[in-house]
Amino acid sequence: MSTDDQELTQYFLTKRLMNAHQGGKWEFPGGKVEKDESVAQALARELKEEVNIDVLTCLPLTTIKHIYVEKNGEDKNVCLDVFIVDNFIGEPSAQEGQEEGLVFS
Ligand SMILES: Nc1nc2c([nH]c(=O)n2[C@H]2C[C@H](O)[C@@H](COP(=O)(O)OP(=O)(O)OP(=O)(O)O)O2)c(=O)[nH]1
Repeated sequence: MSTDDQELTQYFLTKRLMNAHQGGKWEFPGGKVEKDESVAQALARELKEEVNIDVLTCLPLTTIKHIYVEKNGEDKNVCLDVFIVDNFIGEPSAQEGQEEGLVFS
């Protein structure tokens, strides 16, 4: 999620909870697409749940496929659909006890 502030763009990140997959790492807020849900619906639902904003518009940025090798030796395949949320209602704030931070570029 990003907001343009004069010349700077701010990116809102949260730290994954320690008990989650890849716990303790910084992430862009989001989560898994549920059954019978589009990617855009999942994005809006997760951003409401995790950082309490209402998505108005978003733009697809890229798709990343990655394989994590787990401690038990198994592979975990993830496919990340990355969106820029350029228009939203509310002030993002972490709702699930995650640490939060802004990155400027
Ligand atoms: N949200 C998010 N997930 C990421 C990023 N990078 C990355 O590798 N992932 C991985 C970690 C997880 O394996 C997966 C997202 O799943 P999640 O555990 O957040 O999904 P969820 O909130 O729906 O969780 P649950 O239903 O399993 O509790 O994508 C990122 O920047 N943001």
